[in-house]
Amino acid sequence: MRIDIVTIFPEFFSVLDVSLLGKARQNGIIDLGVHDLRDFTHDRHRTVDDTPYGGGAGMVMKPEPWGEAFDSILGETRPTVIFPSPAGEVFTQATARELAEHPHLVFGCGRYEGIDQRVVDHTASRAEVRLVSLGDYVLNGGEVATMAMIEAIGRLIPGVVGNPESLVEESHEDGLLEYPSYTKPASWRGHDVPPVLLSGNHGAIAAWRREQQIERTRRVRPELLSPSDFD
Ligand SMILES: Nc1cc(-c2ccc3cc[nH]c3c2)n[nH]1
Repeated sequence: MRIDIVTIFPEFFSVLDVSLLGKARQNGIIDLGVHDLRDFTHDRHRTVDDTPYGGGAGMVMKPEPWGEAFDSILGETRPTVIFPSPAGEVFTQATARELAEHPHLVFGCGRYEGIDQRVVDHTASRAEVRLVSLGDYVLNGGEVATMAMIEAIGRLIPGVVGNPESLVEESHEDGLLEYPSYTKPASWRGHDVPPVLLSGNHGAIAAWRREQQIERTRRVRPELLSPSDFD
């Protein structure tokens, strides 16, 4: 997979040089390009924003630098361009699974009050454009959302996570929250590991874990439950 990021804070993504995603890049599983939007300006101050038409507080990101940045990235392919936005579809594990199948993702990180709408409209003529929200809260820009999405998507790409089995029993992977986990010691400060987990009875352990998932989901995120969860 190829991932490109356009941002005015390229240094924000230096963390992608380390950890699992850093290794995936070294192994050639993920090819990453981080682009400074200011490199596509031509004035002395490398200006990327201006006052909003119609008035109002704050500044809006100018369309010209974005157009030139995408000119240099989009090329002949038709990638998926993702603009993090509070007005977008909510990013879920299903979104991550879907986007992990796309060969080329481009993230456009807005700042200020956002990006001139014409950038979204024009880009839609040469790419699949998705506005994606990380959740119902307001960030100062798209970088944090982009980092979260890249991590959620990247870990689903074959070869990135060492043991693919560890991807299966996680919160949201099967639509439910994950069961509680325990490791040694069997007793710690008066708290004992549930005996079923020490029983060696794999059928009983699987049943207990499923019940824990359902109980935890019912308590914390009841809207995630469906009738089939009780089959
Ligand atoms: N889920 C979510 C996304 C955002 C977001 C995304 C881009 C920009 C650009 C300026 N402010 C922004 C906020 N806030 N919350």
